[in-house]
Amino acid sequence: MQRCVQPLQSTTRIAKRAGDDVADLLNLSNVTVRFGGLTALKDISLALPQGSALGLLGPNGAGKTTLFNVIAGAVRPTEGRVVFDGRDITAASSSARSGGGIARTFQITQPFTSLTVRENVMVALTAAGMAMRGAFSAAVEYVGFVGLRAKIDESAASLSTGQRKRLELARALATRPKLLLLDEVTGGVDRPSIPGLVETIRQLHAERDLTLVVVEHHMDFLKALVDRAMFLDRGAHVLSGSFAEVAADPRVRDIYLGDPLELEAADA
Ligand SMILES: Nc1ncnc2c1ncn2[C@@H]1O[C@H](COP(=O)(O)OP(=O)(O)OP(=O)(O)O)[C@@H](O)[C@H]1O
Repeated sequence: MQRCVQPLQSTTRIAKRAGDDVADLLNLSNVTVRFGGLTALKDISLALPQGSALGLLGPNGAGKTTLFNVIAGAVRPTEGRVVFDGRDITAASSSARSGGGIARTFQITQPFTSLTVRENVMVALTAAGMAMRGAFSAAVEYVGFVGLRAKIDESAASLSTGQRKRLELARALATRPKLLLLDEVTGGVDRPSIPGLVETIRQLHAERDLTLVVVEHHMDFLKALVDRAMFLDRGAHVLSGSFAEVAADPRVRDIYLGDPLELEAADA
């Protein structure tokens, strides 16, 4: 495990735990994304071992969502390669990646509001190949795991923002992912509900050996979820290392300044 903050342009290796020798689940090699004249990602390399948890940090426009899109298949890199679970998936579609074990949640949730909570999860289960009858009962496990058991037969339209985030998590889990990309999972969630949501994700990571990549504005919640972090700015890899090392860097502190509680938490 590399202990020091890594220099620009190196491959970021995200160790699971010190001394672990774990195969990489995801490898990005020299990924560049251009949208016309704008370079959203510049020569990003990343190696993510099975079971690790990485936080992506950076100011608005840094390229965090674009990196998620590259991993999930919504954006094709202009240059570079993406390898997942030993296979080159650079040209694979989003649905092929979903079937192969990559799931994501979105900053803005997208449930089927005309369906119930159970039916929303059933859609994900059947898309992953389960028969309708099996999906009806299997949905209970996923809905229960995210704490929505009492709402299982209610319309998704009736859910609060926090409950919708939980439903989205259940739908992502129903695809049985190896890698879960979480985009601002606490965004729009009422503050008292956040610790429970974070604890649910933490358990998933610990108990199911789920590999996580997390974009999260709140440093204290991010700290609870990830062990390593990577800081991007204007599409470039600026630094990466342990969460504590990255959070302590003045460039990161400048960006996330404004909530003293968050910085205290990062310091702790
Ligand atoms: N489809 C697109 N077409 C053109 N430009 C895009 C597209 N998607 C992203 N960009 C641009 O790429 C850059 C990186 O955007 P991205 O959304 O990845 O940043 P981000 O770090 O996720 O920002 P935020 O924290 O505001 O969500 C920005 O300048 C953005 O305007």
